[in-house]
Amino acid sequence: MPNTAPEAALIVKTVHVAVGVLLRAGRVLIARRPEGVHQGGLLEFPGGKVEPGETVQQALCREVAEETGLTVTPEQLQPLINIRHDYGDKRVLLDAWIARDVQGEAEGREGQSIQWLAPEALRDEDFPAANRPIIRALRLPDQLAITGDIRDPEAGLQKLHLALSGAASPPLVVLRAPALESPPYVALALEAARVCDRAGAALVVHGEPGVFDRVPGACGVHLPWHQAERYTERPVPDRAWLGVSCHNEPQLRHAEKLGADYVTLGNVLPTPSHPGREGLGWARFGELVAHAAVPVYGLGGLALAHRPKAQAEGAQGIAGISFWWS
Ligand SMILES: Nc1nc2c([nH]c(=O)n2[C@@H]2O[C@H](COP(=O)(O)OP(=O)(O)OP(=O)(O)O)[C@@H](O)[C@H]2O)c(=O)[nH]1
Repeated sequence: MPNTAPEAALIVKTVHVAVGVLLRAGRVLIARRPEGVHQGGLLEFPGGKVEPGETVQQALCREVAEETGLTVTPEQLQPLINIRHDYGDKRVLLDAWIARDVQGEAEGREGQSIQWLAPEALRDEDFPAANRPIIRALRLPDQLAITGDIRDPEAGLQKLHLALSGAASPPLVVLRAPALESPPYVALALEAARVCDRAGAALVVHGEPGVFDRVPGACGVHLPWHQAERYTERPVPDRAWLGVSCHNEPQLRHAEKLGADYVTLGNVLPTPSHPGREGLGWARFGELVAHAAVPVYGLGGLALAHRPKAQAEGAQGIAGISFWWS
């Protein structure tokens, strides 16, 4: 007997969509959705609905072959990000996976135009709205380097210079110096941005959002949770990376609401910097990441060797101090 209860009409099924971020020589494969379909005319990553009985990886390999003629195997795929999005007329779960070093020539087998584009060339407004975090995930590195707590700016700058010339030199650096008042912090950050730039790295300032405007060389701002919780909307312009420190599920939801471009989540494992705090553990970390519509860096108790594990749990990568700052 059909369910005629009024609430039945309100249950909208979410469409599970397998999405492929296919990379070759640093470029990503992008197609244009045909006119007349959902979100038609916009750009997209190859992919499509997961059919009954298929795993998401199988669905993705099938869709990629149908749409582009490329062969991608489930073993090549690594989870990138899951995004739940309500378009009003349709709810989707974009289950995005990344494949690096894809071989072969791609062709638009369904008549769609396709091209390999540099991640920096992707503009949010050319894609369906749900794709924003995928584009962020594609541009962000897999390591986020956080400086130790800098108290003496002169010594801190020297240490930064040294750390950046080390083997584990990371591309994105968060300048953490909570003990400094605002004017000395800004002076330090102006100089640190130059040091990073010379080393081919980019600097994210740490603290309250207003610091970003005072450090023209910075590419973003990272909000500690006690700052993030004071805001109800994105406190910095779109051109800035916005990062938020999160420790649990409600904080993740808040960071998403702010339009964070990435979050750190932890501590994942026990860490000497927070004695007595147990850590989320990999299983809980993975659950939280699976429901986060924002790239997540695992933080706390992690070494460089944990990066593959964090990524296998769907994280963007790892963040931390000890792996690059000694
Ligand atoms: N393939 C793909 N779909 C996306 C992206 N972003 C996004 O919001 N979607 C949405 O995900 C849904 C999946 O769409 P699809 O039409 O490609 O799936 P499909 O090939 O199985 O479709 P069909 O069998 O109905 O023709 C659409 O509602 C689409 O708007 C994206 O980057 N790639």
